[in-house]
Amino acid sequence: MRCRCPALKDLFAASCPEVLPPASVRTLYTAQLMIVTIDGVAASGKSSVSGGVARALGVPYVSSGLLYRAATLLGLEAGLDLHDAPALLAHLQTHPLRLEPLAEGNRVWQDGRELTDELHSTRVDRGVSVVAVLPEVRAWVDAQLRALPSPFVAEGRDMGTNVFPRAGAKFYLTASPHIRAQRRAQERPEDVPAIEAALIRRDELDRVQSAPALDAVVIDTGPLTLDGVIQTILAQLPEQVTSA
Ligand SMILES: Nc1ncnc2c1ncn2[C@@H]1O[C@H](COP(=O)(O)OP(=O)(O)OP(=O)(O)O)[C@@H](O)[C@H]1O
Ligand SMILES: Nc1ccn([C@H]2C[C@H](O)[C@@H](COP(=O)(O)O)O2)c(=O)n1
Repeated sequence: MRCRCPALKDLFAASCPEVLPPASVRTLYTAQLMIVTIDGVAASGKSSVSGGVARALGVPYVSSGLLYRAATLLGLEAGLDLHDAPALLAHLQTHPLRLEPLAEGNRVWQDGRELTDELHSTRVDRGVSVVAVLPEVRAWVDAQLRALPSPFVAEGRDMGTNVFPRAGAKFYLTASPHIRAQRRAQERPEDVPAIEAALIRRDELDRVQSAPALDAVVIDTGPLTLDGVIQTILAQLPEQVTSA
């Protein structure tokens, strides 16, 4: 197909000037342009910030980590070896999970049972990094995320790099392990040193899939309030996202 529309020509500058991609690929590209990705290290504020940005935009946010956590919980409950990808996948096929992406908080369901409140327990925290490195489980999560209708804000580790590489805006949140542990200690029974040690361990385990996209804006949330981070992101969103 010849490229006649200047706006589309700009949009596909990488694959134009002569030929536009087929319609189905074009639809996928434009759908991704209405997605904002917010990645970052553990407890850097991804879900709180994504929720705030999503509410300001009037769209849902999608917490990809919850799907890894739910897969882990089901594996633990079934007594499976968390390294055993075929067994985990088979279990997920027979016990399908549903992510409900709402601006006020994501929920995860397995049939009629809500799993959400059980997904941030210490045992799931300990097991999830094992499950999240399994390529088969990653492919399963990615397929669920890519099936969701945009616009939305997607948070996780590889939203901007792997799952939605053509997202309209990408951000990556960081903060020192100590600051993240102090924040987490407000909501967990463990003390700051124990949480900090666990966060450092998880940073290391998640390191490979948690690199920022080359075109992501990296924000050190250490000196910022939650609202400060949200406003920093909102101020940098391009028009195609804010008018979606
Ligand atoms: N800029 C900030 N200032 C103060 N507290 C914050 C800030 N950002 C996040 N928090 C608090 O830090 C804690 C962790 O935030 P949140 O759960 O959103 O992080 P996360 O990156 O989604 O975590 P996880 O990786 O475990 O899913 C929460 O208590 C949240 O309210
Ligand atoms: N896109 C993602 C999202 C999450 N993970 C991993 C990283 C953690 O080990 C785990 C839970 O994530 P959290 O709830 O802490 O954000 O899932 C990932 O690898 N890729």
